[in-house]
Amino acid sequence: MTDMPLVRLVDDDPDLLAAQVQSLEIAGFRAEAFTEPDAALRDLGTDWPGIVLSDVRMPKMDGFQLFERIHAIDPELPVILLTGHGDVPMAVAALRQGVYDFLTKPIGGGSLIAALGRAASARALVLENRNLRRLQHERSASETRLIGQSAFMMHLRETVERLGGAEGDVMILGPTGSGKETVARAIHRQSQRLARNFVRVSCATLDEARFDSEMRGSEAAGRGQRIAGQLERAHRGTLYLDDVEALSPALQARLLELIEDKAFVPTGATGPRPLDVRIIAASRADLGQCMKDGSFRSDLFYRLSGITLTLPPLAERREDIPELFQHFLLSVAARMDLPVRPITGEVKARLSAYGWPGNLRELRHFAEHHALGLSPFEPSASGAESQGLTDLVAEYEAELIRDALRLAEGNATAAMSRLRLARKTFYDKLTRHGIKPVEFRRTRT
Ligand SMILES: Nc1ncnc2c1ncn2[C@@H]1O[C@H](COP(=O)(O)OP(=O)(O)OP(=O)(O)O)[C@@H](O)[C@H]1O
Repeated sequence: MTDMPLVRLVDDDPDLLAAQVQSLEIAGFRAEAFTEPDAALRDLGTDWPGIVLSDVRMPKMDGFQLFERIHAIDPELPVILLTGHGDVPMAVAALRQGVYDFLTKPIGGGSLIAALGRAASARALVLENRNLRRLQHERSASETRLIGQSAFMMHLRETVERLGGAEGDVMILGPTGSGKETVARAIHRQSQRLARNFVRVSCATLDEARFDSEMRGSEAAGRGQRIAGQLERAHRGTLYLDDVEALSPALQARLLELIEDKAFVPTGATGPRPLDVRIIAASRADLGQCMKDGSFRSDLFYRLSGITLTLPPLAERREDIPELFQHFLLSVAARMDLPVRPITGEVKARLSAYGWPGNLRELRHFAEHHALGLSPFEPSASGAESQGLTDLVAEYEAELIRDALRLAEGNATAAMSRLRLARKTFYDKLTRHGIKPVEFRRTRT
């Protein structure tokens, strides 16, 4: 691999080509020369890392035709055209069609190099973004895979598929760590909305004073710009309301009002527009009981629960435990580049005997411990390996803190109460691991 930018040169004049190759190589480019435009198209593709510099006037295929062929392969591959005649209308038309730049001969070396440098940076950025999008897509696809062969999981997968094809709000009930968010993401991914945002709002961290601006958006002071609210971000996508049971009575009333009124939001220049948001709400509490004791409004419950899914505790579908454990083990080994440890008899016994009150999240943490060699059932977690143990523990601790901050969307108080840590201990650990809560502020989708 080299970091030198790649330029493919196309010109029917071999002498000129040879001179250009030489001057580009001196300027730090890798240059490939072609006298035949057809040959220059060979192996161009959406992941080709270079840019093309072509003469306009050539006998078999002119520079515009070559550009059109390249544009059909990858519209974001920069093509710069060179012509001997200063033809302004032609240049303008070419730029409108998507030619990256248009230079007139004779061109000074400095301006040519500058134009090629800009095009090469643009190409590198496009490829980097595509790569990031692909990685993100792969990651979210593996994170939303629903593992398990129990009768419950088979039925759940079918239901999720059906709900993906339908519209309508969904309520997911289940104990902590039972997979509510994973199921909500799976429904989103199976639906027509998958290309749009999945916006997660943690109701436990909603602040009464900021509820309206957070949900509906606000004007940025003095600049005439709007900051989009969560509802707008979820437009044509899915709004996931986590921990709805944690809403105060006042916020329950405000949320109901907001949902009833979600038909319109202001959008600056274009005026009000209809909002199209699918809501999936989740609760760890028994909302039936909460309605009875008056802590949850029944009108809000019925508004949110067009369809209700109830996820059982892991202990009620134990047959899924071995497969889930293996899935978590392989994922953490791949993510942290660790060898996959064998599953010992002790570990198997633990898997089948323990009650898993923290459900899938606790099982995942146990698998992560095991992958790092920290499981109490791991005979070799001492002695020769003890040198690396401190680092491994620190790494694992940092991972748990990041996890808690992600769930609390950067709210440090909520994260520390999730981890049951005192404020000072929590902040000491943040400093030690270089973790900044602000980086977890809004869940990426
Ligand atoms: N069916 C499944 N297959 C594979 N992994 C799963 C499945 N369900 C949940 N998980 C994993 O288990 C962990 C906990 O799941 P999730 O966060 O969806 O639970 P939750 O019910 O929303 O938790 P909480 O109530 O604490 O918000 C996550 O790491 C998730 O990726």
